[in-house]
Amino acid sequence: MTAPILITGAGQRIGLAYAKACLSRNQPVIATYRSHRPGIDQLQQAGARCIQANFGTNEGIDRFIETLRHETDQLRAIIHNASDWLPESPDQPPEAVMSAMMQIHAMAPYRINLACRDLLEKGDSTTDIIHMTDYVVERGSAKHIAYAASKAALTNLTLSFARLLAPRVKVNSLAPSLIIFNDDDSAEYREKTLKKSLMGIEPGTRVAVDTIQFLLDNPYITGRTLPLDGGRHLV
Ligand SMILES: NC(=O)C1=CN([C@@H]2O[C@H](COP(=O)(O)OP(=O)(O)OC[C@H]3O[C@@H](n4cnc5c(N)ncnc54)[C@H](OP(=O)(O)O)[C@@H]3O)[C@@H](O)[C@H]2O)C=CC1
Ligand SMILES: Nc1nc2c(c(=O)[nH]1)N=C([C@H](O)[C@@H](O)CO)CN2
Repeated sequence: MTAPILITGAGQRIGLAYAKACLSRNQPVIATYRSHRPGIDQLQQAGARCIQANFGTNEGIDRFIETLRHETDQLRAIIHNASDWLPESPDQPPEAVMSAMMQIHAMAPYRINLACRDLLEKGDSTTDIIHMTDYVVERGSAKHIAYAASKAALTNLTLSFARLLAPRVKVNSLAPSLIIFNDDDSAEYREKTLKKSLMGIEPGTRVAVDTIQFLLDNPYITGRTLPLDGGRHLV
């Protein structure tokens, strides 16, 4: 029996795309979702086990861990994909934005990795943790300061967990820039954003799906961040 891959925030977009790719090749999936979106119905119909979880509080994280451990005693991989892209805003006190960003991007992966280490170490084969970070870790962001700092924290967790869990578990980050726009992104924002990379395209979720799978299939990469940014660093 193949151990399942845990994908957090799999109700839409990149997480949903990777979950569907796994299921299409009979790789079992445990998907978490905060809001019940149509993608969750699609995953359930395709055989995924879906767990509703809000990682916004430590109680929510711990409730999820308890549920997960009743669902499985082994994991092939954990893909920490769940994320909120919160900008600084006059409507939110800065401390609330920083707290929310650190909670979802650092505290949740930290607590889940520590609590699920034995599930990853159960089998005979090497297993994986993937942290979805962001290109902005390299450059910062004037409009998403707390978001960028929290993704930098997640990037450092990659280094520490790679040290802690080797050689049984590989731990890597994937640092995208634009992968897929949001439906409410304006034409002006889209045009401006496309100019920020050398490739100048919105690649879509496939590039993230393929890169995640590349990391899982590679036995010799750990403690690394793979950029997925269309050459944005050279613009
Ligand atoms: N899309 C892109 O172009 C880029 C993406 N990335 C990173 O790649 C990853 C995937 O991106 P994308 O698919 O756009 O992600 P989304 O913005 O679609 O977020 C994925 C899911 O995370 C869930 N989530 C948010 N907060 C919480 C929480 N507190 N508890 C549980 N779940 C939560 C959301 O649930 P709900 O449906 O309820 O909102 C959402 O469905 C993210 O880590 C992102 O930061 C990095 C750079 C570019
Ligand atoms: N959780 C999310 N994080 C990010 C998103 C997103 O939609 N959800 N989008 C981006 C942008 O595409 C950015 O990379 C380019 O403007 C960044 N992070």
